[in-house]
Amino acid sequence: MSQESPPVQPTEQESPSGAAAPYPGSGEVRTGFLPPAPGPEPDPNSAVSLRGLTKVFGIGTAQSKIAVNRLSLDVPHGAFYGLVGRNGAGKTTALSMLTGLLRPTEGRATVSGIDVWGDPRAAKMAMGVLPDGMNLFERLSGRQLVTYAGLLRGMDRDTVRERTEDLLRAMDLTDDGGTAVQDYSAGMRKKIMLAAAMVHAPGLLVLDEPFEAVDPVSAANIRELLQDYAASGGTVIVSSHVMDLVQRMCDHVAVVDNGRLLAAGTVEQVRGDSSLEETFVDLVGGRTHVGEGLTWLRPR
Ligand SMILES: Nc1ncnc2c1ncn2[C@@H]1O[C@H](COP(=O)(O)OP(=O)(O)OP(=O)(O)O)[C@@H](O)[C@H]1O
Repeated sequence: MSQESPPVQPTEQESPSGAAAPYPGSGEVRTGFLPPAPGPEPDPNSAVSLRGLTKVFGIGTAQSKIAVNRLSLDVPHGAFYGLVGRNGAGKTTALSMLTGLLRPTEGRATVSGIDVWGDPRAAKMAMGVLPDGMNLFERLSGRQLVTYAGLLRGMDRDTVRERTEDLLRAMDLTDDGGTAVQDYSAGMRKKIMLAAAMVHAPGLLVLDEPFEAVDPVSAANIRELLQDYAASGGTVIVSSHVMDLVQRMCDHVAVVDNGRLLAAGTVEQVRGDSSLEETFVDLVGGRTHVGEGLTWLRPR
């Protein structure tokens, strides 16, 4: 926990367990499935353990924003975990704190018992990360980029060469392996970053919107690859807006809104008898029948 950060003030949304939170103005209590409140310390037996993870942007300014608010969550080893939430819910911010890219205002994150901010080097060796909108080394070719990622992790050249070709094939990028990354399409960039995240065979993959802009054939290949990885004991965390995809692909899901955890558990626990999409809309609310208001948009 950082020394200089001020405590985050509880708001009227806060409930002691975080389980059922009255929403300001609605007078309504929304309940989602939440596991029993975890202990104060991160769980060393979980693949990922978050305790009170909080990020406040612009502390002390008029624009101060609590992007992630006391997020506590345990991700078991071998889980394929979906993190879902509306635009601006705090997914990228939470994942950035978990992966050592953004320092938390408060709280802790551990990966297989390693404190991400206490021992960032060891934690980063244990995971592969697909960040959202990260700059790439644009002048490297796709093949060079994956090779660089492997060498950076201290792998020997022969293994890196072999795995790079395997990954290029899996991502359907073999023919474009020699092309500079700056000339890749959005989907190709996503795939080459995914390959770079996987080359050192980490025990945990943290992937922010991995399927965004990826074509359906490549997406199916990547999905299969990730499912095999999870079946063999690897842990995957993916953020996504696509509920149908999360329902089909993931075995666990966490729903966040306004930086808070609304529900978490197995997909079956969270969705109950409804689809995940229905559960999600029910939990986060906010459906606006906006079409009714935009009368000027209707063609005559
Ligand atoms: N660097 C920043 N400075 C100030 N506010 C920020 C910053 N980064 C994010 N935010 C704010 O924090 C909140 C959470 O943003 P975040 O990017 O984590 O959401 P998200 O769930 O990943 O959204 P999306 O699904 O649209 O990618 C938003 O209100 C956003 O405007």
